Amino acid sequence: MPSLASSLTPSGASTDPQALEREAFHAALMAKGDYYHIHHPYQVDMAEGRATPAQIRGWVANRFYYQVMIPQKDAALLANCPDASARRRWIQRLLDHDGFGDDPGGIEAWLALGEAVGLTREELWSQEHVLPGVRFAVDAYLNFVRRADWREAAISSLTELFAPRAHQSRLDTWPSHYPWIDASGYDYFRKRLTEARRDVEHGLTLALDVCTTAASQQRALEILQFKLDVLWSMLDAMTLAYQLDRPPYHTVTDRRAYHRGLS
Ligand SMILES: O=C(O)c1cc(C(=O)O)c2c(n1)C(=O)C(=O)c1cc(C(=O)O)[nH]c1-2
Repeated sequence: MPSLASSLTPSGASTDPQALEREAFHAALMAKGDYYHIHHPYQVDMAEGRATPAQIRGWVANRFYYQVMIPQKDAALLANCPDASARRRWIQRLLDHDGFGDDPGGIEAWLALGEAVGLTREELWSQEHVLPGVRFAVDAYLNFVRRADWREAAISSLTELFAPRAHQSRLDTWPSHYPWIDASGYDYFRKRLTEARRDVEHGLTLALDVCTTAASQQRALEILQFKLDVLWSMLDAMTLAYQLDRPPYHTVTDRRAYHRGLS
């Protein structure tokens, strides 16, 4: 499969009769929502009130690894992006997560969510709960973005097309299912509702503008599937550990023997 860069026409205008029209390509991207992690049984159980406190805590602690890697991923994209106007827009994502001025940022909001579900900040920062499968999936995302053409990297963020639904569902269902969670923890999900919508507008326009050949459109759909696989695989690892009681090495030890990341 050729890379996106090699299948782009210089002007972005297509002369490829096999290419989908802009609306049809948009629809093909949206159809990938069928594979979004909101449909994973672990998320379904959380949304329908069947998750135990340990399962919620496991999810929050493991997702923290994704949260802290997102700004590094966006910094990698910026480092590979020669287009100043695109960088000006993209840099907002870093500020959203790391904070800027009076806004303490998304990582801080996720730490508050951690405390609201009964985890300590130290526990989250230590990454002691981060399962190897989650770490490998998130690292695969970061490593893809480090090496990819920046437009391909931007396309890999397009799972965010479907994220507002996930955040809204948590805001709608968690307070009644899990009254033990402190309501102050929900700010992250509220914050992302607007940020994600703004981000995907940019990412989606870019994808529709640059993918005007059949090859580049196919490549974009594969990149989006790769990212869906990242999210789904994270939940598979959590399912084994927290639902099926089979964390890594469970046959040989009760300890968390797995590595905490090699620096
Ligand atoms: O909770 C979720 O379901 C969810 C999913 C995703 C996603 O689809 O990758 C992101 C987020 N949340 C999120 O909060 C976030 O900041 C974010 C950034 C990105 C990205 O790929 O750049 N995805 C996501």
